[in-house]
Amino acid sequence: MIENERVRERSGMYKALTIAGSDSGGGAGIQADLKTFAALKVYGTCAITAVTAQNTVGVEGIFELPAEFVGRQIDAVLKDIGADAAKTGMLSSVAIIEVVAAKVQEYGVKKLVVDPVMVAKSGDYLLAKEARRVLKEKLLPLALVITPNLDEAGTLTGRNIDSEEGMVEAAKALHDLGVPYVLVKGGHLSGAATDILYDGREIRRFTAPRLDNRHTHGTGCTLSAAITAFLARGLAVAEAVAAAKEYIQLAIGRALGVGRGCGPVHHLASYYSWGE
Ligand SMILES: Nc1ncnc2c1ncn2[C@@H]1O[C@H](COP(=O)(O)OP(=O)(O)O)[C@@H](O)[C@H]1O
Ligand SMILES: Cc1ncc(COP(=O)(O)OP(=O)(O)O)c(N)n1
Repeated sequence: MIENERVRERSGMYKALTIAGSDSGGGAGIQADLKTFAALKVYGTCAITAVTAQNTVGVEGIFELPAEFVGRQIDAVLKDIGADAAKTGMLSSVAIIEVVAAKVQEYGVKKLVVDPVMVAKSGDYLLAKEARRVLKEKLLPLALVITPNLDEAGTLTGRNIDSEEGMVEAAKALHDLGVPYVLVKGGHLSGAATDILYDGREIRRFTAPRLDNRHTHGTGCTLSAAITAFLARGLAVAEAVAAAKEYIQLAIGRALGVGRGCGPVHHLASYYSWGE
């Protein structure tokens, strides 16, 4: 990655870039990613793709940035600061996906986590329907890890996934597209919260007790940001997923109860309890 070794020698910091949308409610998107990077002691930078007017109840509006300007943000960050790892979240449109894919290739970003965000928990669309095919064809093959939830894995594979066996089948089908590591998240199944990682050889299960908590807004963004941070710190993929799973469990367990709807998790739970 660009000048990475030289930059680390100078600053001693691990760095991660998020390319995602802004959530005015602070629970998902860029805000979740930067809080997560900071909590995990990684210097975070960002390229904003779209600004949402959003809270814990839903998405009230989306203002998409020009694709060319998304590219300029990525240029500004990577030619100066660099990134040990990067992630994508809400990409919004075909044009933005194309710019992001081009920049990932131009700068040789190797540790790329793609969270194929399509629809918010509230049901609002965060990716144009016509962009799904482009995401699959142009960005997924550049990823080291992808982190679809059940619906996203279903859309990308044309299946209806409602069981762990279905998650395994989807993970294998997505690996066949050329993705080295596929993590299918099981947050929307009943029972334990089990995510499945497939690397082309073995299936690994990451399981945690399901927390009875409606405040799970931004869990997907937060998990993928934590994986990115641990990759930036040099962990191997399976270790990064295991560490990220512990992090999200704590963050959900200490969720803040902010707002009238589905509130954010506590990204800084390991540092302080709410109200202190
Ligand atoms: N109620 C819960 N208790 C414990 N873990 C959960 C819960 N809901 C989601 N998770 C975990 O949070 C992460 C995000 O999963 P998921 O909710 O499926 O993603 P998304 O937010 O993209 O829909 C996964 O590790 C999942 O297992
Ligand atoms: C700006 C923005 N990006 C992504 C999401 C979706 O986040 P996710 O972690 O999947 O959480 P939920 O929407 O499912 O709570 C978002 N809402 N906003």
